[in-house]
Amino acid sequence: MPEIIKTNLTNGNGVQKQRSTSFNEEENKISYESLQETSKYLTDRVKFTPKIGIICGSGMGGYWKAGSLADALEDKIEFPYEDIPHFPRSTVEGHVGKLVFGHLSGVPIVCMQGRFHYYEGYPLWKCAMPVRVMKLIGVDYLIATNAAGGLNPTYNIGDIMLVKDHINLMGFAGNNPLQGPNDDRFGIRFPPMNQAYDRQLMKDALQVAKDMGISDIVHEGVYTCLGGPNFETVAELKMLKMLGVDAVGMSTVHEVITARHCQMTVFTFSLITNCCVTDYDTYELPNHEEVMDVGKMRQGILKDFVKTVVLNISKKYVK
Ligand SMILES: O=P(O)(O)O[C@@H]1C[C@H](O)[C@@H](CO)O1
Ligand SMILES: Nc1nc2[nH]cnc2c(=O)[nH]1
Repeated sequence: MPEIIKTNLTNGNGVQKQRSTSFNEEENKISYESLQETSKYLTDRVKFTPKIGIICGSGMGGYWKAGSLADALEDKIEFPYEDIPHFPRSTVEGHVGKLVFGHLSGVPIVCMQGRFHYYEGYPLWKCAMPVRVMKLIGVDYLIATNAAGGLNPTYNIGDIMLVKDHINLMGFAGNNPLQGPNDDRFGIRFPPMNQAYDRQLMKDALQVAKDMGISDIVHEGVYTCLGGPNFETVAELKMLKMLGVDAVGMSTVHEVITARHCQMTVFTFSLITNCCVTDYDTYELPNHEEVMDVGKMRQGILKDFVKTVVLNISKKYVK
């Protein structure tokens, strides 16, 4: 039996939260059958089947407030993560910790208000396990959003970067959510990743941006995820820039890998919440408060953008 330890955690505001972690998380990997239990718990309580799942990035999960995306959700059914069997807990400020089912512009969706990060102490497979739960519920299209630092010098704070590709740096170091025995019921042992981000959904989203008159703030770029929780050094950022990275964050890549493993179609965007500092004479310090403030500032645009992308997917692709 793995040893269970109690960990005291802070949520970024100095608030203590307590979480139980298994000493050997890998041995404790959640089985297909356990995830079926999770999915059954949810489908027993929700009378519609969402085909589209959304993951809200830092500061973007404030979708529950007036004028927000969650505000636009109808027939909402909310599940705090602590009530869902086998689900991890959110410990980060700006990640509410609820799975919300509802209708967006009449389209049934499920939305994660709060995701799980490696730096919270969860292994990558656990950070990404809600994606598999979504798949078992019936979700075929994943919209993953995140907050990220802009490395591309043409990006400004508040811009939106449609993710056209990623560099799995943690994977380079041998850390991958698909590590361990493969369960063929989810997907194949060696999934390809060259079509990770659906080209057609990106083209459609660019058209949505054009129709909204926001093309000037929307880009296509390459995202990478680092383990965090610290932001990057100048030397690290210079290296990432040389590698061709346009925006850097602490999430999403493992979710996308897990989603593609189980044949979900993926659309992802980053909200650029800060411009990465790549010289030693700039004294600005990136911080989580700014990340959340920019999420709040862009809440209205993101709501309209996501609503239209969802409607488009539903009309054009969902069977
Ligand atoms: O959950 P995301 O990737 O949107 O959150 C980013 C990365 C860190 O969790 C946090 C840093 O402010 O924002
Ligand atoms: N790693 C990383 N994650 C972020 N999330 C928001 N901004 C940043 C950033 O500058 N670096």
